Amino acid sequence: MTGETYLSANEVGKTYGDVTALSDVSLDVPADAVTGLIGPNGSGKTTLLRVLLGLERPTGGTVEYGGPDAVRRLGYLPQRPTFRPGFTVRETIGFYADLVDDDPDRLLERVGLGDVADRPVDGLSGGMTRLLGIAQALAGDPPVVVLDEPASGLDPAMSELIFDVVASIADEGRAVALSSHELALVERTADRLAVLESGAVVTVDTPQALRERTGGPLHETFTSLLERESAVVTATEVGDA
Ligand SMILES: Nc1ncnc2c1ncn2[C@@H]1O[C@H](COP(=O)(O)OP(=O)(O)OP(=O)(O)O)[C@@H](O)[C@H]1O
Repeated sequence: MTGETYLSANEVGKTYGDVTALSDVSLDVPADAVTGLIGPNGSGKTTLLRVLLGLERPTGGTVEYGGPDAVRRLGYLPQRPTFRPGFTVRETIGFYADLVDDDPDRLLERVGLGDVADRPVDGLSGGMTRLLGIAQALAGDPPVVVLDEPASGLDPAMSELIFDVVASIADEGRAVALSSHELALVERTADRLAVLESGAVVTVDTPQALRERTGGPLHETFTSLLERESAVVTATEVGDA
């Protein structure tokens, strides 16, 4: 980690009508590191990532880019990447590569999809679609890459592969921010973890420091957070019935 901050949220708030999605959130996203956002469903992870990307305007506070000049500053893998059917993998990535004068084959090789370049995108597995989404996020070599739940819905081996690719993206010097419920993989991959609850950042620290503070594997601590959240949902559903 070089410690240089490429992107920062400063006292950011975001409301949707009377729903407070984010409240007074400050977070740095440093270069050469993976910053992981974890927290229960609805705690504000996606909203924070979208505010950091400039896709959502915060209702308070600011977001600052402090990275190097680049054709494309920010790359983004959305939670459910979708590609227009009827095109091959190479044609699809070619579309995005052309926008920023990049080489489609370099992008496909980077994520290990070189061998399926001629397949139709609608025939890809969920994991391959995610890898294609990462290739798209890397087009133009952005200094910051943001990934929203990059491994959700994937089998354990594919999840591990995706997280290995994510780690290698940061090792190339980029600032990477991601959200995930794959706690064991996040714990292994992230250099820093921000824990969100009810739209606020509860704590930011290295996985090791959090482990020392909580006295056990992170996933046990955070699973109890997640379990509490699903208990609330279940109680609401029962109450509504
Ligand atoms: N466009 C929107 N309109 C209204 N409320 C929204 C909108 N987007 C998000 N919210 C609300 O903001 C809160 C935070 O949502 P967000 O999707 O950021 O959480 P999350 O931590 O990413 O959840 P998950 O883990 O389920 O993906 C939730 O209460 C959600 O219902």
